[in-house]
Amino acid sequence: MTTALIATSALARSYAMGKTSVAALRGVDLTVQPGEFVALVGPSGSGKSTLLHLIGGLVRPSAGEVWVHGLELGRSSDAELVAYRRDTLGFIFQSFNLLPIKSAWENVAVPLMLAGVPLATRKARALTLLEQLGLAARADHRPAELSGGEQQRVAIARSLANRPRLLLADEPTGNLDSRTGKEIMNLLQRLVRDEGLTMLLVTHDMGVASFADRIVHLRDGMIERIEAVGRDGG
Ligand SMILES: Nc1ncnc2c1ncn2[C@@H]1O[C@H](COP(=O)(O)OP(=O)(O)OP(=O)(O)O)[C@@H](O)[C@H]1O
Repeated sequence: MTTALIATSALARSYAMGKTSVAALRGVDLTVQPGEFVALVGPSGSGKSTLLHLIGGLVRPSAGEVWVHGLELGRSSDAELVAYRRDTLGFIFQSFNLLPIKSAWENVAVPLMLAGVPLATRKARALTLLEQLGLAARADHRPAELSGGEQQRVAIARSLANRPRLLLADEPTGNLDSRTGKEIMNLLQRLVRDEGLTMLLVTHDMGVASFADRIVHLRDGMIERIEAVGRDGG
């Protein structure tokens, strides 16, 4: 048996709302193996983003445990969580979140800058990643000079800069037309397969979810069912 990369146990999270509290997640047991591509789907408010944020070390559990890469995030210090996010994770967002005044390669190099990598090394790594994603000719362009699909590819290159084990994606195709969204999903699927990455992706779109190996259906803060898609799916 391989060691799971992610293992949650009775994982719960509530939010205080005045005098009451909202249970966003109500006891989730989920295991993800290295190299898996897992999609989280479910109705609005079912807890998808909360689960992604718990696994991303951005939100702390109210109860239960969340283990990623040997670290129990609920018991980790703030400094350990900062190091965990920097060294283990890559984040991809719906709105790309690129810095508008920086060029494509500078955006890709941001995580390396935060990790203290020298300029020449981070520029070389950024250019290699942009080339892998078919954007070599766009390295000096600013985000506003790029199409939506190109901007998301720059954001994907940025998410890969620190050689993460786990990619966390929140509606990565939500701002793209369906054809460009499909191209981005093909790219992410290829990255997981070829680079041995693990990916957890939140979406409300079953077409997007079908690129995953497994689809976790959430409802009312709990797992309703888990669907195996298989490697030929999508
Ligand atoms: N910071 C917060 N403060 C208060 N309530 C919150 C907070 N974040 C989430 N919630 C509540 O927790 C529940 C789950 O929210 P979550 O964002 O995880 O759902 P989701 O499935 O990602 O929804 P969507 O598809 O609409 O993004 C919802 O009822 C939401 O209103």
